[in-house]
Amino acid sequence: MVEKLKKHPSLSKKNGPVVLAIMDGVGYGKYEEGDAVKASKLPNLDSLTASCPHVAVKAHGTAVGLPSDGDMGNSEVGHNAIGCGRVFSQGAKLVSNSIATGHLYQGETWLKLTNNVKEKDGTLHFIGLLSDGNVHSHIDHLEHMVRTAKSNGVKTVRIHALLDGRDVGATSALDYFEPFQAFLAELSDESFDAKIASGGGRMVLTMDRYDANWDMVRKGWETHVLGLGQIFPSAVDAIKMLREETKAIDQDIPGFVVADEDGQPVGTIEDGDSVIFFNFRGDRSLEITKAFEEGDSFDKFDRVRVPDVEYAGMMEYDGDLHIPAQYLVNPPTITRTMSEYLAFNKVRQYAISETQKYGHVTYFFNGNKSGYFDESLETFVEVPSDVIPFEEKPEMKCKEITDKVVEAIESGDYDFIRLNYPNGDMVGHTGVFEAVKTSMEAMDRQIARLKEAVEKVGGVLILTADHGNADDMYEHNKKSGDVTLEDGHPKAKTSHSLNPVPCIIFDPTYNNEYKKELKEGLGISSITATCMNFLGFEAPEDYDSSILDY
Ligand SMILES: O=C(O)[C@@H](CO)OP(=O)(O)O
Ligand SMILES: [Mn+2]
Ligand SMILES: [Mn+2]
Repeated sequence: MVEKLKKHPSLSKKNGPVVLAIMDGVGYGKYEEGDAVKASKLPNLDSLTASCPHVAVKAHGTAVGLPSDGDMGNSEVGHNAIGCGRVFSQGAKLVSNSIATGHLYQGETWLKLTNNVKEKDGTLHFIGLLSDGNVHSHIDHLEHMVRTAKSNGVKTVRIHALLDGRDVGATSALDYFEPFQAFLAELSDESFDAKIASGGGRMVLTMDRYDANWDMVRKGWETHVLGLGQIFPSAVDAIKMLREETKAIDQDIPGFVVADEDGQPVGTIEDGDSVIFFNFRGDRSLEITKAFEEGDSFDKFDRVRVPDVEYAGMMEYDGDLHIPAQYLVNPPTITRTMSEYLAFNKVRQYAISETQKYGHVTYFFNGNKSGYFDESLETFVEVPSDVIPFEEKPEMKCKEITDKVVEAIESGDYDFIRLNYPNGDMVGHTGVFEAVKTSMEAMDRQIARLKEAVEKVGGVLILTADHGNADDMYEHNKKSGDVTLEDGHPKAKTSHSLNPVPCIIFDPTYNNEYKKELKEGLGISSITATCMNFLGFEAPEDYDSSILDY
């Protein structure tokens, strides 16, 4: 339960709204080479930085609830932290703990799913992202579950493995698939049979999010469940041949089905089977989960047949809608978020992004809950994203988002406006350096419009990010710091970075209410208290310190 917020002793609410702009994937680079933020012409961001209080804030590792400081940040943990003002142990850590303590295997869901296949002589399927990226999943979790399934008496296991290349090296799939395939072969014997049955790139099938492109989920269903698609003798063969054929990087490798000598798929999903979707992060798990769980009302694509299976997710993916019905590990209990406090205190809120990041400023921001706290006070706006490779239109929808934000600022209807610019991140993930520059420059032009609108009404603009990405576009040797070369060119890096991110405060009616020097050494969870202060409130006592020194 939330309570009434105390009035701030020295800051009072301004005439205009507090506008929080999250520049997704825009950090302060560590290396000059490959820093597409630095390489871009960003006159507006530069002039704000030169004239306004600003500080670097941490956005990775333990500062956002990840297991170690070697873990890069991501949108889920970043928006959770900014939305709730505190740091919780996140999915990656909770699943590892649950496996280490054995809780996962003692829970009702694991027992039900494994007993189901034992009783019905069915197959236990695992679907998910095969890497150690630790953003959506971790290969160690899968390996441990497969081993345990064997020791629990499960006879047949099939893996439907998606190639990552977005949270790990862009073309690193075989580093995971080869040893994993060997591990399954070694574990298999007269009483146990485990194989990879299907797969494909994570941006091609199964892992769509926010209803952006259900066709990806249809492809996933056809590949994993129905066993339809191009067939190969093994997943490793499929990856090698499809790479040759398409020249695609891992995340874009087409779907494939593994078949036996007779051309029969080795692992379609049938009545009496059990299915575990082993990703712990929810955004890209919700759609495929709905395809498995929903009855006849499902209308996103023709499933052809819906096997009667026991289905479970690694975690509960949506805490409002309670999806999935069965899951293996309890999610972090993120309560008393800023939105809940603000709604309770009658603060009018507006949240906007384009489809690809829409759930980031609503669902992730509100602790993985998709609903409103008080619909009469909250407005959520989604600008439809294009369904094309983002390097083809790197400006994405930053202009359209800004059009709406400017309208919202000028309307006087909102006290707190939050938005996400996807550019640095979505284009950053493509690895195309020049496109990232175009993308950053397009976003910079919109920042000028935000600034102007905020100035006109006497509001405050806080510019920050959830984690880095565009600031680190080349692979570097971890020890020497040298750029990694491939065919004589820098090897593109497609994943997030470990870098800190900016927090810039544009406060055109500043009147010495706080020191111009912002507090150093804090993380993005401190943005929350900062926003509350600008709204005239003291943050709740257990929220992380504000960046303002007053
Ligand atoms: O695209 C995604 O799913 C992740 C990377 O795995 O990026 P972000 O956390 O920025 O959403
Ligand atoms: Mn992000
Ligand atoms: Mn990203």
